[in-house]
Amino acid sequence: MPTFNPSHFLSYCQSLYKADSTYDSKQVDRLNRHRHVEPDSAEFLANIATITKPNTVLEIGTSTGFSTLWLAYGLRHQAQYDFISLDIDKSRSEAAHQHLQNTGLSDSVRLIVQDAFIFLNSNEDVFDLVFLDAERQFYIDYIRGLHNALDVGSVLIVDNVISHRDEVSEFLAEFTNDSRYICHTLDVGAGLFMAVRQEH
Ligand SMILES: C[S@@+](CC[C@H](N)C(=O)[O-])C[C@H]1O[C@@H](n2cnc3c(N)ncnc32)[C@H](O)[C@@H]1O
Repeated sequence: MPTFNPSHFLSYCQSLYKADSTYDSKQVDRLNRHRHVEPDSAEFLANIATITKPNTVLEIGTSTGFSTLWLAYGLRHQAQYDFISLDIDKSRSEAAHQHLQNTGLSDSVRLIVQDAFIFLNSNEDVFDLVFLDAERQFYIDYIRGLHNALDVGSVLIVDNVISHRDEVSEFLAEFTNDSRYICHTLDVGAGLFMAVRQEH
């Protein structure tokens, strides 16, 4: 397995994004696309991970691992952490594993193939950083599980909140109208929502 090398990582991610964007452009069915976060958002996630030094990280929606790679990149100087990335699709999770291996980051992440709803409803852990990037129509079902997975200082980031504002407005209101959180929408990539838990 290759060891991590920053310049190899950066060129690998560039090539992966390009190849998967070309693949996506040929898919008629949206669900067959890999739908990576925008490169700007990926870098932002890495920066948040580096700044906040989370001990526990949950990503919902691995796809083939573009955002996973960048979260792992942002975490790489930390001695200890637990990073779980979930996807319902086994073949995508396997592709993500390959990309993590190719960049020397496969030990940084636990890839789990599971429905996010099932995971969240049986989860008893608190995560310092949660990144949500799956099927927006189901986000509303995740609310209880997400509140339980967050505590004071935890950060929730959600992608596509400007590009698909109408699809996530009801879900986001559950956080913006909850006085335990301070929330912002950031004009980064397709729009990132950030909720920081301030009260138990
Ligand atoms: C937009 S893509 C994620 C892109 C990824 N974050 C990236 O930047 O590379 C959404 C992913 O969510 C996964 N997904 C959809 N519904 C899910 C569910 N109920 N539980 C877990 N994963 C799910 C899909 O299989 C898909 O790979």
